[in-house]
Amino acid sequence: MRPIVGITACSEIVNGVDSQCVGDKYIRSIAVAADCVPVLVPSLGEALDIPSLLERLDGILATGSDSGVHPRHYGGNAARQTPDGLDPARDATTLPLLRAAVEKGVPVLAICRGHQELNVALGGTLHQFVHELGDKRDHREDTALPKKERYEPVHTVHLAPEGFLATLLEREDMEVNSLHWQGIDRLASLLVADAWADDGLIEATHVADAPGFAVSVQWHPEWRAEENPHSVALFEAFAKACQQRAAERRHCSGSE
Ligand SMILES: N[C@@H](CCC(=O)NCCCC(=O)O)C(=O)O
Repeated sequence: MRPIVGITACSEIVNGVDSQCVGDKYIRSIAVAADCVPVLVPSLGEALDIPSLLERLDGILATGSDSGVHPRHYGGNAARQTPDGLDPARDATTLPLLRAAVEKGVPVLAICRGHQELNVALGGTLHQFVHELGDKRDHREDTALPKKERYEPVHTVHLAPEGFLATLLEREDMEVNSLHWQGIDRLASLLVADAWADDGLIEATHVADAPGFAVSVQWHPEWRAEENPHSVALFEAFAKACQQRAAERRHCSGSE
């Protein structure tokens, strides 16, 4: 029995209709690279029964998005964030969802916006416009390139020696893609940094002493995941944690 993984959706208007949207690459990374069953977690905010949902899921994938976490969740400047760059319904869903998943030991893999959400959900803050800081590189996608070329690697990240990623990947650094305006400023106290860009921006974290797998990356391992050995290793580690939870759930329910 394959584990069931919830994938966070964005609330968007599609052809004039309120919709829940998930990028295909996230869905396929769970179905193919992780060999799990993907299901959508809608951005319903308080209308979503998170405890009931987590009882039935073996993992959570917190996806990237063109929208950003609303600055009010981390003391940022709400006046500067354009409304089309926000998704309050997603914030109202993923922030409590990630807190509950970490607390219950439900495996979490958080990507890009998800990386930022995990930090904010656990009490950290974000830089809203990393490229304006002066001491950081521009981490935004190159809009002069065709969309598919924007997911190619563009900079190096250095892995924390003997950290989760360095141990998993058996290397000290790696090349990653970069498609983000925001970035981690103050790291949540429960998180440990696992990777940094050359400019010092935190590019990966994990929850220290978490009861389960709880990992975030600022880059996009879901992009053509099965073609990248680092991405395969990350999704396989996530899948192993989901398989363990699935076995525990079956045992607790008496179905094995
Ligand atoms: N909007 C935030 C998060 C960036 C992000 O998730 N980018 C990926 C969007 C498209 C995709 O899902 O591949 C920021 O700009 O920091």
